[in-house]
Amino acid sequence: MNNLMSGKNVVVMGVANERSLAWGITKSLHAAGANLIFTYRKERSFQKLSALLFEAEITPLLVVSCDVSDDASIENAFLEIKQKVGKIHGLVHSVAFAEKDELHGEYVDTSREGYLLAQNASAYSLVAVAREAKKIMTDGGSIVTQSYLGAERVVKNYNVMGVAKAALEASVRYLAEDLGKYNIRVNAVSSGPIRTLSAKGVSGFNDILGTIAEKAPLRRNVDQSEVGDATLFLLSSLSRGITGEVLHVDAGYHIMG
Ligand SMILES: CCCCCCc1ccc(Oc2ccc(Oc3cccc(O)n3)cc2)c(O)c1
Repeated sequence: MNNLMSGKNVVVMGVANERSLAWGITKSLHAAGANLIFTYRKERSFQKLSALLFEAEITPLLVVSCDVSDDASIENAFLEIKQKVGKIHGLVHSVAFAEKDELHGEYVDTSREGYLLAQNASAYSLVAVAREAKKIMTDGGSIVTQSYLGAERVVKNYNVMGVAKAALEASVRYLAEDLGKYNIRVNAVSSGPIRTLSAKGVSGFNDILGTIAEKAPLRRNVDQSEVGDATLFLLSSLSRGITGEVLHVDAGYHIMG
């Protein structure tokens, strides 16, 4: 598998620290021989990413700033990628945001501002990024985003992010339809709960890990490496017949009532 992604340029958005899903994905892609481009929003994330890459002896093709809530920022980032790398074959969208105070209590109390912010950062961002990525995916390619079961079913406290992820998963299907004619595939990985910096923003996160370990068919939780390998699969030619799909990497938990 160490040459599955040889010669492939892949953009990874959303490495915040060593616990990030995007960092697990990075390690899987690197092991498969991919050339990596990273985007980051916060300076802190850039510092963490730089340290992680040095420690893992991964030399990136490029590291660029990109705020996925800002169209100009996305356009500038992909212009720089086009100028310095040329074409890309894969894109990992692993970014989302909602106000912490909208991630507990009752969904009925969600503010209009909080709802739009979650949609903007977590769902529309894929549409804007896919539009720019398409322009430099001239050999075709694969786009993978990250979702969670709360998009499909009510998960207490996930609230406004659940509705944003529902929009994200529907966007995966509509983007798959639009981009298929350019041989660009669009899919999502829906992972079980994993302890990341973002997970700290969702009330009740700690309680749910225990439930998964008890009830999931595999009787355990999943980790970043399993999300990394499933995302690598969806980015690689091994999934060339798959698009518009949501692949659950959750120890089977989603099949349980
Ligand atoms: C009770 C639900 C437990 C399972 C939640 C699994 C999960 C964990 C993290 C997820 O990603 C985010 C990303 C941003 C986000 O918004 C945040 C995160 C930290 C602080 C803050 O102000 N907002 C919340 C969750 C996500 O979409 C899903």
